[in-house]
Amino acid sequence: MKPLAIFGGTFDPIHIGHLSVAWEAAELLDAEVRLMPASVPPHRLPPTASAEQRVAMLRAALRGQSRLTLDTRELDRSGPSYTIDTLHELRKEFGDRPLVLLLGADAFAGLRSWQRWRELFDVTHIGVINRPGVDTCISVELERAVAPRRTEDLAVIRRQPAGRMIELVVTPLEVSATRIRELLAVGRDPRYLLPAGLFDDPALLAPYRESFAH
Ligand SMILES: Nc1ncnc2c1ncn2[C@@H]1O[C@H](COP(=O)(O)OP(=O)(O)OP(=O)(O)O)[C@@H](O)[C@H]1O
Ligand SMILES: O=C(O)c1ccc[n+]([C@@H]2O[C@H](COP(=O)([O-])O)[C@@H](O)[C@H]2O)c1
Repeated sequence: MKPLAIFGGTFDPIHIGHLSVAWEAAELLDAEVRLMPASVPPHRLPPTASAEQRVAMLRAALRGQSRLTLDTRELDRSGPSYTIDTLHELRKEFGDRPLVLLLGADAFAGLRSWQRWRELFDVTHIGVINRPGVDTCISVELERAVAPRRTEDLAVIRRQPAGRMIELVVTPLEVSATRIRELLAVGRDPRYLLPAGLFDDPALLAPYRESFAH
């Protein structure tokens, strides 16, 4: 069955790294990929842009194609956006359809600090995407926990609803939202690190430029 892949993030702001890896993951898995902005991302400082501003940027970025879609369900919940709660909700909605949680290798490396992380495999597969320029070392404990779940076979992901881990090898792009925020904050214009749609309306990038203006 065609999997549904979920790519959660803060998206503060969405950048070409997110879009490119999500697109390649969609092709590799032959899946619909939903970008899912966290309302209150766990384990990090509050984002610079509000949830509404981040969603407006996502909408502008995704315009003109249909393979990558937007899912705003985490914005309807209060409190931290724990992924396990979201996945349980999706599992109820999608029955036995394979679900794949897409994580950059840096996010995967931190998995053991997530809320009820072991339970994730009850409801989803995990697709780990390579990412250059960040710490992607995984602990012995995490490797031990995921080793029996590893597969390189995409057919296994399509056959089972959940429970496996697959590494998805995509074109490496050393782009981060942190770097983009830094550039915008000092008045630079990182035009080709951001999707073109973000430049259509000057209000979209205003939250990051404000520190420059004051
Ligand atoms: N260039 C990239 N290549 C692969 N994965 C990425 C890339 N950028 C972000 N990701 C992944 O996208 C997901 C959401 O990331 P997030 O929105 O925090 O972006 P970020 O660029 O890491 O932001 P920040 O610099 O603010 O931490 C995470 O799983 C992260 O690992
Ligand atoms: O559920 C958790 O405990 C948890 C802890 C850290 C991160 N996450 C999710 O991981 C995704 C990427 O997070 P981030 O901080 O790299 O943007 C995003 O969807 C977060 O909600 C989830």
